[in-house]
Amino acid sequence: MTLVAGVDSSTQSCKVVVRDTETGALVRQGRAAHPEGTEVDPEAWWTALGEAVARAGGLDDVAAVSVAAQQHGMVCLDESGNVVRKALLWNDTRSARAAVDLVDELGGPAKWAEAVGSVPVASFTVSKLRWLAEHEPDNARRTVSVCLPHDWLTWRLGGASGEIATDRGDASGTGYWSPAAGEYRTDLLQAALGSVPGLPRVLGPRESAGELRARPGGTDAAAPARGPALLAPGTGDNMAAALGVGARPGDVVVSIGTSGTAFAVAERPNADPTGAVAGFADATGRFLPLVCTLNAARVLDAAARLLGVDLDRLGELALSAPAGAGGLVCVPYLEGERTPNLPDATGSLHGLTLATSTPAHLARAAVEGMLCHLADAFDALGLDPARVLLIGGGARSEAVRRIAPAVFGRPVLVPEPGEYVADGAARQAAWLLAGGDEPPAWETGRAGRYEADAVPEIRTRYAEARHQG
Ligand SMILES: Nc1ncnc2c1ncn2[C@@H]1O[C@H](COP(=O)(O)OP(=O)(O)O)[C@@H](O)[C@H]1O
Ligand SMILES: O=C(CO)[C@@H](O)[C@H](O)COP(=O)(O)O
Repeated sequence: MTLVAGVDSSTQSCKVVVRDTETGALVRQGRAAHPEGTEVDPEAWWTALGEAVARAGGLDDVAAVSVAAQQHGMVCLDESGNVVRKALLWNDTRSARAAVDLVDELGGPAKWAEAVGSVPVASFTVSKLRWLAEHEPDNARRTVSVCLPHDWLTWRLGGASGEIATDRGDASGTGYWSPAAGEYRTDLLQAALGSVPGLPRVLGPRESAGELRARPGGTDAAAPARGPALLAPGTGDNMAAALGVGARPGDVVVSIGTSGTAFAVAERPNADPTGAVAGFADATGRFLPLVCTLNAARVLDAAARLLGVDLDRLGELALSAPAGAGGLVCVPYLEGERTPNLPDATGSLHGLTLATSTPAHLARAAVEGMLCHLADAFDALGLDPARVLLIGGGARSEAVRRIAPAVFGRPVLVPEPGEYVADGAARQAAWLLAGGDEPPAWETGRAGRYEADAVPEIRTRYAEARHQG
């Protein structure tokens, strides 16, 4: 049996799956937590990867490894290859002003959409680099190369020597690589940072990033008898999720992780001048229009904490309250927001009365508010998909699964709980070994279908509350 490993180095944790190349069957897996916060020393990702790999039984018997990771994070390296400062993550909003300035300087959002398929907000790497130039000029001067979390981890796995590589999917989240042209826009990088540092080479969907030379968190890998494992190009976590869940044109995937995302596989690049839809590339040579929110599964974590219950109990409470929570509405902008672009927003509760001041109503309002927010993201894509697939940690909640179709006004499919980002990375690694025009056809497991009568008042009341601020 030939094995491959897929990694998901996401915001809250690192997950590793080891799968059989032929069938895709799960052989073993492991995970480890990441530190809290919106700026993180990349070394912490390396340590967590080491722990997750150890829990997944190591990498000595795998033939290829692929790393998928949270998108956009700014990793700046000095001339010795050391990180210049902690990485600023996708959900760090300090670069919001820098994004506004960049948009103005180029002549407005439509110019950015035309140039790179997306309009920068605080999340994009290009905005973070402008922030760095303005607020930490010494660090900006010491920066000789810039890369993303998955690029950096793959480079470390390759022994931290030689060139850094990325892929189309992750490059498309920088704000200085054009998915339509397949080229860096170094003019935009120059305008943001005041210089053009070294950039990762952009690999094709099944082009190798080198060989596994280092064991994360520990000593150099002992070369197995048959030679070192290959490193796949890796990609951003949403692109890997699309691969892992087997998304095809005609599907919309809604992911409820730290971020909320709604995305679709497309044959052509897109350029939304409103900035709501980011025009990303995917991991197969296609495109991945995507809407991202800053607030998703952690809205449930926050509600559970407020109520002093665990997530299972939160779900039970939510299901025990009436649809619409008796008029109690939660607008869940707990970390500011990205779509809509309100980086300084805070969350709010509307419609509190004596009758709605119960744990059940509050739990229901949190679930419904999070789902309304995701339904707005789904609508922004402007698609009428044949299938809506719900994935991510939040989709493990029975309450979320059962309330989602009432809010979305259509049935949703929930694939078996799993690590779809890490699975997608593993599938990319298997593709690297197998060759061919398309990734290997792995069974993706059965999906549960959830249906409910639409309750349009939930979204009507949410829209009213959202506009009240
Ligand atoms: N049974 C559950 N019910 C509700 N939420 C859950 C459950 N299990 C996990 N989660 C949520 O999943 C989130 C993590 O999702 P995940 O997709 O792993 O995030 P990320 O990949 O961004 O790190 C946590 O914030 C947690 O609230
Ligand atoms: O910024 C985006 C997409 O543009 C986020 O989706 C990040 O890629 C983080 O993902 P998770 O850790 O929530 O999976």
